[in-house]
Amino acid sequence: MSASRSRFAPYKQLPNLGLDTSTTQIGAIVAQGIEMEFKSQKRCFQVLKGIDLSISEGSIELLMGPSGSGKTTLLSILAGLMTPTKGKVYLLGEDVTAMSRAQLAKFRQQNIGFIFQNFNLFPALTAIENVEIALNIQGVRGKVAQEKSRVLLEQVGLENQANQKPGDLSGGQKQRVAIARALAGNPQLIMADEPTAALDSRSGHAVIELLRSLAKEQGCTVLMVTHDPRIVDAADRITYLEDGMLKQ
Ligand SMILES: Nc1ncnc2c1ncn2[C@@H]1O[C@H](COP(=O)(O)OP(=O)(O)OP(=O)(O)O)[C@@H](O)[C@H]1O
Repeated sequence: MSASRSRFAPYKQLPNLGLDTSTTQIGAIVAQGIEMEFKSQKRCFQVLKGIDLSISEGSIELLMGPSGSGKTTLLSILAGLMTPTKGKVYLLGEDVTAMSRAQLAKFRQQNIGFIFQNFNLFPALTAIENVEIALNIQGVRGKVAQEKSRVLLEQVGLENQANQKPGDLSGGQKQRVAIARALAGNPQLIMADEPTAALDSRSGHAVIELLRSLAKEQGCTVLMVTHDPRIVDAADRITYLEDGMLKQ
């Protein structure tokens, strides 16, 4: 873990975790008693059935399990994109389940980088413009945004592809642009949903190595939903979800 990036909020906001804060590293991502129900007209479907989880700062954690076990739902809750029916989520020491929508949006923007299976790039924009737009949303504009985008593309090994559009890039390169964009806000947390699913073995490994170096060199905490057995070795820990519960 890189000490330089650590800027956890004071732990005073974590009153009931039952952990000894003097001796225990409290996670960058902590879930307490998470339950999630989806209601339709006729029935109520409980997708998550009491999840307790703590993920250490600077670690790379995989969330695996059968299709329909609730992985994406849990990731969405841990990323503050969805409110659980019950339970608490603490990110970087802050109770995000107690935040208003506006506070949550600001927190996500300042602290979380998202990466998706299908890259979610703007096809009409070049690689560098795709990164710049994320900086613009952060309030960084003009030459400063351009220069920062260039540095971010360099960081993911795409300095020579800056002016190419997504249609001219390979799957692995597109995912690297998406990672550069996710890094635009200098996030401490990276949440990824199946980031290697659309990639061949070589590109998949390269993307995972990149995420691993971000975790190890910059102290980012990376949480990744995946079915991909090829990336298991890169993880610090694998959490298995089955039928809405963690499998020990
Ligand atoms: N908004 C929703 N409304 C109703 N049911 C939902 C909703 N979102 C997810 N579900 C249901 O919750 C269950 C878990 O879905 P989820 O996408 O979290 O599983 P998953 O483990 O990520 O699956 P996969 O590996 O196939 O992506 C599924 O049965 C799904 O149909």
